[in-house]
Amino acid sequence: MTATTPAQTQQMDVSKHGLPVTIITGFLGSGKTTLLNHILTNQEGLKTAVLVNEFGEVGIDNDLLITTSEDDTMVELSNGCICCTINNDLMEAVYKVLERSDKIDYLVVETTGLADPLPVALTFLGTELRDLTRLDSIVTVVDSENYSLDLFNSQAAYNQIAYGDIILLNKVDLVDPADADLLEVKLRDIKQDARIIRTTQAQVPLPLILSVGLFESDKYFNESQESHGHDHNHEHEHRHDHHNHENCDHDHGHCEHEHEHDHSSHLEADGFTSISFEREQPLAIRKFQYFLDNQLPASVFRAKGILWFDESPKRHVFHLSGKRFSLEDEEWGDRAHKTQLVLIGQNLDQDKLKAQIENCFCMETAERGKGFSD
Ligand SMILES: Nc1nc2c(ncn2[C@@H]2O[C@H](COP(=O)(O)OP(=O)(O)OP(=O)(O)O)[C@@H](O)[C@H]2O)c(=O)[nH]1
Repeated sequence: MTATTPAQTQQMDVSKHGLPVTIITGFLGSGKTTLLNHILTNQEGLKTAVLVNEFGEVGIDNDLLITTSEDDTMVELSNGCICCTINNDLMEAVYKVLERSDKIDYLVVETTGLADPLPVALTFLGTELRDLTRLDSIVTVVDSENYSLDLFNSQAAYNQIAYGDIILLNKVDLVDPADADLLEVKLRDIKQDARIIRTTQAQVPLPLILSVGLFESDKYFNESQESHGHDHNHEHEHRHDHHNHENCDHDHGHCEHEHEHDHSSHLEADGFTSISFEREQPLAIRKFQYFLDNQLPASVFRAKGILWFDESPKRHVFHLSGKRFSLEDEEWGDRAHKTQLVLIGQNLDQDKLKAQIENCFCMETAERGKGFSD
């Protein structure tokens, strides 16, 4: 940047203090959006900007986030592939936040459940953002019921723990305290000095996780240089400043263009793919139920959706994490009726799953919205 614009003057004001940043990471369905909603509803006067990166083509988190006061919250979404694009997309999104005419007090970044937090942290540490922001901490949300590194077999899942300054052992309502104790021991094996806090619905007193100054950038940088070969060249290697997304194959949430860095820690190597649907068409409830009960393979680890059932007048928010699913209903209000669904899993038979879900859609009938009873 050569010339100084009014926006940059504003940006420099922020830079004096460095905008505090918390990164929320954690595996698929662990409770990151739940935590974000908790932060947004309890932030008490702080102007918090939120950046969300999603895996899958259909962005659903946007609809799942509570925005309490329009003026106080800024939510930016990006669903580029995380391994190569986050750096650039994220940087641009952070600059947008910094350039806002009204001052933002805090920035929270939610990574996708499949992201290795390292490149996200390095975006703040290894670029010019280093002078404009202050990485406060990395908060890792863990699903106590579903957590299993063996099951995930994912380097990203491991790194989420390894780089977590604070680990929220979430969903403790679903496990015995003794199992939570065992899990805590396993987590300490990976990250000895993490601050581990047990939560239900990510309800944690905010002073325990925000503005805690737990992030030690020197230690982090040294560790990352040694164990990942991501050294000072990282910024250079990951910059795709004029990256053209039209050339990307986002089918699997992943860019196909060439770049040099090591992919072994990223999602493609972990075999995760996603399937997304967005339709202005309803689902037939019984067909969808049949799909859930009889067809959905265990390899689908996570699903979420806003579902429109032909038989129901309500808008249904659907979540599946591991084997557990929930369906909550709410009013459509003035929102257009549509069905959005994302399934994420390892080594999915995409064609088969797509056909099975396809089969659940129906035409709107005269029975529309009459309820589920016969
Ligand atoms: N029983 C129980 N359910 C929870 C708890 N925290 C979150 N959930 C539910 O778990 C599901 C996933 O929560 P999210 O907050 O969307 O998880 P996430 O980490 O943002 O998910 P991704 O962005 O897809 O990775 C939702 O149905 C939540 O309501 C908890 O402490 N206990």
